[in-house]
Amino acid sequence: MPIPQHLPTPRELDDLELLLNGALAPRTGFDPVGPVTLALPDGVADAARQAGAVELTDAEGTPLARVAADGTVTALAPQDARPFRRLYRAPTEVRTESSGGPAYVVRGAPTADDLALLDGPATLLVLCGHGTPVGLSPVGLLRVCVTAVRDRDDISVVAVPLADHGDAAVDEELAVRVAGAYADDVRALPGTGPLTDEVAAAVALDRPPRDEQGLVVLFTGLSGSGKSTLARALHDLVVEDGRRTVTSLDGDVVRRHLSAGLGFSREDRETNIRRIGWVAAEIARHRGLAICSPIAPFAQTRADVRGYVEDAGGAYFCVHVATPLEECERRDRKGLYAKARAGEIPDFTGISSPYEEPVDADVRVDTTGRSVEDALGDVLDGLASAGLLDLRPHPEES
Ligand SMILES: Nc1ncnc2c1ncn2[C@@H]1O[C@H](COP(=O)(O)OS(=O)(=O)O)[C@@H](OP(=O)(O)O)[C@H]1O
Ligand SMILES: Nc1ncnc2c1ncn2[C@@H]1O[C@H](COP(=O)(O)OP(=O)(O)O)[C@@H](O)[C@H]1O
Repeated sequence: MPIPQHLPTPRELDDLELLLNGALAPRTGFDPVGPVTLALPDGVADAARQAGAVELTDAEGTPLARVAADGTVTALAPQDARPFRRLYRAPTEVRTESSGGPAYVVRGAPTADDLALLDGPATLLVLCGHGTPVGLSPVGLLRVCVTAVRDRDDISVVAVPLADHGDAAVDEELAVRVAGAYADDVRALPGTGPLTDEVAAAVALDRPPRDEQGLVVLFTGLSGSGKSTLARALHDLVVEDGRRTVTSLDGDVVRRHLSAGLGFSREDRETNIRRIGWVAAEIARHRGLAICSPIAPFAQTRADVRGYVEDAGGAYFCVHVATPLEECERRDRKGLYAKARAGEIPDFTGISSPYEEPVDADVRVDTTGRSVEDALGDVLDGLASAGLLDLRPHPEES
């Protein structure tokens, strides 16, 4: 029975690294119940039970570790391709090489007061796991810390990939345990006062102003609700405005190219939306603007898209085009509802396949009885008040 392979989540990959480098000692493996857990999809879990182990890989498929049935991990290869790799050192290494002095736990940009406190040899234990840094990306926090102590030979920066496990108390307890593996004298920085100019510039590099951030606008709603019409109108306004580049990822169009061959089963729809989300997130990474207009009927898949975009440093803006089914069916532009009612199209959203209404939409717009300009106005107002994009007409133009 071959050992199955699995790509863990970013949080699990961070936990794996800490398990392997000894920072979570005496833990040597994943726990069956929180916080350091490993969730395997059903198929992989079955195969792992039969084979007695599972191999965890990185995104490129390189096996990183083998996990035995009891959760114990054995290293196969280091996670070595990443920015600031040199800063990711094991606790034993840090203890051996330490030039003395306390270790300070860092979760956010060090202030001028923090830096003034470092008056002798010291180590910055930078908690840069997935979701942990405050107001910065993991790599952004490392860049900020390296910048902050650039002229200080007596300060060493250590990257500690402790991820956010979604419970502040649990994460605090883990942070204490993990920091204690690296040093005996662990302290907190006060975090008070302003940033130095140099640190502020490094923060700005990682966190551009909202209106310069990458942006993904996702229009979601039933077929015929008005997603494509509104998305197209928004697209055209962005092009007319000229300040930003824009890519349109329309549901029908994506299905002819990126998702050609996929159907409308739950699984295929999830694949379709994740592909759209992945491409949109890459666009956002480069501070571009992506306008997506698939039905995107499932809450979890939309949440995944939000995650991809935010991990790429972009802003996610969800527009629920909440035109009721009756109105969509009355419009029936493509004659699909009639066919779905006649049983000629299976799994049709709203008829024979579910649509999970978003509870996290930034704008909800029912287009019934409204002009496109009017409905689009709601979207423009929402984008502008979120500070993301102001395309509202100037008073003299309206
Ligand atoms: N079974 C079924 N259910 C829903 N829609 C169907 C189906 N079969 C074909 N179509 C046409 O495909 C368009 C929806 O594709 P999407 O990629 O947006 O759907 S999904 O997000 O993957 O659920 C949708 O386009 P829009 O009307 O623009 O939404 C339909 O024209
Ligand atoms: N206020 C409105 N906003 C968007 N579409 C509208 C509006 N009023 C009427 N419509 C019509 O509804 C239909 C929506 O179709 P479409 O944009 O292709 O929807 P979807 O992409 O959600 O399937 C179009 O024929 C459009 O002209």
